[in-house]
Amino acid sequence: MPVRCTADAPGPVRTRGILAGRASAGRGPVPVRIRPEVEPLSSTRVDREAVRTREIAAEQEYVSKLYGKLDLLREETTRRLRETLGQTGGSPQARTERDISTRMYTERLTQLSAVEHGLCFGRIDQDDGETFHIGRLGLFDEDNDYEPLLIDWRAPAARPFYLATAAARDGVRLRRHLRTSWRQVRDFEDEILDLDAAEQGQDLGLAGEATLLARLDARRTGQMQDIVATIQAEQDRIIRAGLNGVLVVQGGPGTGKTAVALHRAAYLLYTFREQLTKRGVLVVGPNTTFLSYIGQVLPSLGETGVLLSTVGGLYPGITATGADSARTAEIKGRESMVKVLTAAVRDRQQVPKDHVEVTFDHEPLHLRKSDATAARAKARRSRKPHNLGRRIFRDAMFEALTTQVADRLGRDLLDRRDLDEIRQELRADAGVAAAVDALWPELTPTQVLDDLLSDATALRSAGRKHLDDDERAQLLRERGAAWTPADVALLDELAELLGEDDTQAQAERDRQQREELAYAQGVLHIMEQDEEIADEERLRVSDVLDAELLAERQGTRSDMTAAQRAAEDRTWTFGHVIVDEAQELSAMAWRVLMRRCPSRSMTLVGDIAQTGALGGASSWDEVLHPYVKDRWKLAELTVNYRTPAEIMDLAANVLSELDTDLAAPSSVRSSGHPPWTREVAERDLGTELVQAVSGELAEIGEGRLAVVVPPHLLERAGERLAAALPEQVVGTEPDDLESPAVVLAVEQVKGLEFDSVLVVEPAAITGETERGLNDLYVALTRATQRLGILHSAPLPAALR
Ligand SMILES: Nc1ncnc2c1ncn2[C@@H]1O[C@H](COP(=O)(O)OP(=O)(O)OP(=O)(O)O)[C@@H](O)[C@H]1O
Repeated sequence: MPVRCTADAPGPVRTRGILAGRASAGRGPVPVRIRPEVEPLSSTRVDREAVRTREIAAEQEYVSKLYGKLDLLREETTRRLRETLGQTGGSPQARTERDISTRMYTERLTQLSAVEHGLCFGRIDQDDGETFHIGRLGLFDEDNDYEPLLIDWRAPAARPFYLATAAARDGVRLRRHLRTSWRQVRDFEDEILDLDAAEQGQDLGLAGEATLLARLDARRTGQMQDIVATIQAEQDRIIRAGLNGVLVVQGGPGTGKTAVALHRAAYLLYTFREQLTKRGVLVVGPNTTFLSYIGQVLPSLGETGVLLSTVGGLYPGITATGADSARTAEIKGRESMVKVLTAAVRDRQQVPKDHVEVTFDHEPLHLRKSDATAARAKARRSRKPHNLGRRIFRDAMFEALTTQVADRLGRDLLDRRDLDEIRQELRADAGVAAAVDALWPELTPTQVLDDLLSDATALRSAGRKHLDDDERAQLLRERGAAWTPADVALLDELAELLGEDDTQAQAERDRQQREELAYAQGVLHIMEQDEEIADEERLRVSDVLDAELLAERQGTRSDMTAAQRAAEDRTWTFGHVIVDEAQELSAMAWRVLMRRCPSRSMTLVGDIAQTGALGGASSWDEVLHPYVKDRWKLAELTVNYRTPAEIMDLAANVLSELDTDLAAPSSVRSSGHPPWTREVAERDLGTELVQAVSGELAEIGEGRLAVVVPPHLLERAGERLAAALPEQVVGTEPDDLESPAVVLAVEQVKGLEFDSVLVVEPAAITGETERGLNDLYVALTRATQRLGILHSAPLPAALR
């Protein structure tokens, strides 16, 4: 008879057998999980308690040893870093070595600090008697032939911890989950995969889902936590999928897409460190609220070299503080905007009606229509971006003007040197240069876009083929208005269309790079010679560092990671790009991301059923075909770890109204709290809302509540609640996620979760845009425990 060894199995939570059910669903068998049972107090039970206490003590001893090792490593690394920083002067070679060491020790210290909490969380016992502990990083026993003390969760040896099942044990006899608090082992639970052993009376088997359920049922804090200790098999397969190509992860609400995406970033950086450290990894989220919600996950896994950004944050120097209406954002996000922008740029390449007169050398000179037309055609034929084509236009114009001056002076009397001189003088003449430049000016993206969006005539001209009157009216705004996220994709496109005439800067960069490379090769050569003399066996510098990498590090002595450098460089291309809530991106946003990832090494996670943006995706194929045709892989997540069954049943009605073919993910647990609905008179909505919020806050204690309202009620509801319940710290800004209650519009709750969610006026949410039902589906699926619906207007059919 198996015993229950968990002290704190979750109370009201009931598993729905989903985990076990997956075996029959054909997704691979799962281990037999031995359920907790209530037993009469007997001598057997007392014995088992004693066994349990002994096991905890043994684990504590081991875990303490690991922390001891961690402390030693920290001390050692700190000492080395201090020594390195204390050194000054020396040869260029010594300085290079110092820079490399400083960077290495700093990164190592960050990693060692990040793993303090939950250092070791699991163990696997193999058939051959070997036992491995699994944790947040790898630790080895140097005094014992580098025997592993702790296996990094990302290492191949840790895989069975996540994947082994009773039917496919992979040599694993038992899997143990450790529950720790700081450095203390509080409890453990075992899954016996070797059923023969279990039947023979091995009595340390536990309810396998308890650790997972305890995690899922915990109160939310406003910050996403890592799931490293409880990654499920279907998630593990995605996390460890290969680096190359486009992988789409489709999954309903709460299936762990965000969690998987972030753990995949950590896994890829661990496994392909050299490749990805150079180019960096970009994680794209839908808005800054979401980014701050997930911001702690990667640092807690010891990874700091990832750039987290929205698409709107990818243009250095621009902060998108403005907001567009859903319809304006949709228009700005259309692929056809490329043509509008191209036309806007072409509109800036002008020819005079007849001619422009300037004075040169006290004589009138004509910039003629025919010359300008020929120069423009030549520049356009080159297909160079506007600012690079400008050189061709200018050359052609100055050539025509030189001829004009030469004709006036008498061409036959002039030789080549005279012509060169005239050309130089023309170029140096400010008046002439200004007149030529006015026809084909040097432009910046912000200038072109601001001019275009604030000028009805410019919009009419550029948009004549692609925008109707109403659409142009939607785009028109004040000159100098704040940039919006949708504008950023337009600016990025314009940067491509305009190009940057950086010929001189590039030549200087190339020269520096050549010098650095030559120098780095020299340094490596000297280091190698020293090492050969010192120790034949030791790992050589050149084994871990090639001249190119060394040169790159040389060039960035300021200790910047690839992510930091990437944030400052619009043209940076990443080693891997991960996009969360990928269904929301517009065609223009995809163009930005594809430019940042020419290798197409990408992970895109999202849910087509949750698409709220009018310009968002309705199928993955439609998004990806233009870039990779059908060369992309699809992985699906099917289990909902967030939303309890009671709430998901309700949300499923909305989903089936959206698309009868879409299946809601199966909830892994139920909470025992059926969702409630309350109809109130419109005039009482405010008072009832205050009451409902107080009631819910009392229910969830330390947890978090979100009040999700239609955009037009956002301000009013926020003010009302903040005034009525000041002591509850009702946040009204997305950045207030950590306050007990926060009032948000649907767009802002995308990707987030709360213990309790109160949806106000769902009919107004569904009526807001064409994607209103998708929005309602998102709002309903944010709760981990409780859901309430408050309304004065009749409920949408799906909720009745
Ligand atoms: N294996 C796991 N162990 C513990 N918690 C998990 C696991 N998988 C998912 N979760 C938890 O489930 C919740 C939902 O996960 P996540 O936010 O990643 O889902 P999602 O698919 O991105 O949802 P949505 O599409 O609704 O934004 C989170 O609290 C996450 O930590």
